[in-house]
Amino acid sequence: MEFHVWEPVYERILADFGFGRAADERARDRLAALTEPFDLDALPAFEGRTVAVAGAAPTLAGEAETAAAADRVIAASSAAATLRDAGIEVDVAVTDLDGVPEHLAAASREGVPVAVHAHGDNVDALEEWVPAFADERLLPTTQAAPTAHVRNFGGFTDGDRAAFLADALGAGELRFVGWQFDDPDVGELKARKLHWAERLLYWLETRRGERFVVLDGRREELRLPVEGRR
Ligand SMILES: Nc1ncnc2c1ncn2[C@@H]1O[C@H](COP(=O)(O)OP(=O)(O)OP(=O)(O)O)[C@@H](O)[C@H]1O
Ligand SMILES: Nc1nc2c(c(=O)[nH]1)N=C(CO)CN2
Ligand SMILES: [Mg+2]
Repeated sequence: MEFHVWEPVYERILADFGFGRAADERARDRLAALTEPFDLDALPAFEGRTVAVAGAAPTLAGEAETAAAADRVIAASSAAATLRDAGIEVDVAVTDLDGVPEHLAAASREGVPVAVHAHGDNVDALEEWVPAFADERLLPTTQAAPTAHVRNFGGFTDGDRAAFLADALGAGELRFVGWQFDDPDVGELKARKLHWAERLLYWLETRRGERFVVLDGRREELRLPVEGRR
């Protein structure tokens, strides 16, 4: 996604959480310094493929079969471990390194490409964990303006960023597994992040002209300033 399209939404997110843009930019620049350019052609082909986008909700283990039936699987953070435990191969993982970084670092060394995201609150995790990943399988991302080899495909939480990445790679149908927007067991901050994930998926389905089943019954409440509209 071009940054000028993402930027108004990004500004809304920053304002909602009180996050600073300069801190995101510093994190992005640190990630650039810690990593090598990633060749997108090294990813498995997503063009036209049915892609399972796996979130880390507790419901994921029960939906693993749906993921297995997709052509490609893209997993948010700990969803990668859950799927691997269920015997399902993950094609790409997406993380901000807060959940199970050791698992994802090991997965990258074993061949799984991992999109590692820099933001103002994970610089320590970047410093600690980036060196444990295989250089050639680490795809660096930012939510701020892309610079150097750090990319911005759009999206905020690990799960919706996974969906935006699949979209950028030309995915056909997206199928969501392991998503539970009304999870009663998440804390207040996480619930607010999940609400943004939901709004961002609504925006993505609108842009794609697709209906995500996971949003059925929820669209009425989802409003987002899209491309400059408020
Ligand atoms: N009920 C749920 N609980 C947790 N994650 C969910 C749920 N439903 C969907 N998801 C998606 O799965 C992803 C799981 O990743 P993770 O738990 O690391 O969250 P995150 O986005 O990194 O947020 P944070 O790290 O701040 O908690 C979330 O980003 C979210 O997009
Ligand atoms: N600055 C900042 N950015 C984020 C954060 C966060 O906690 N702080 N959490 C995210 C979802 O994991 C994504 N982006
Ligand atoms: Mg995370």
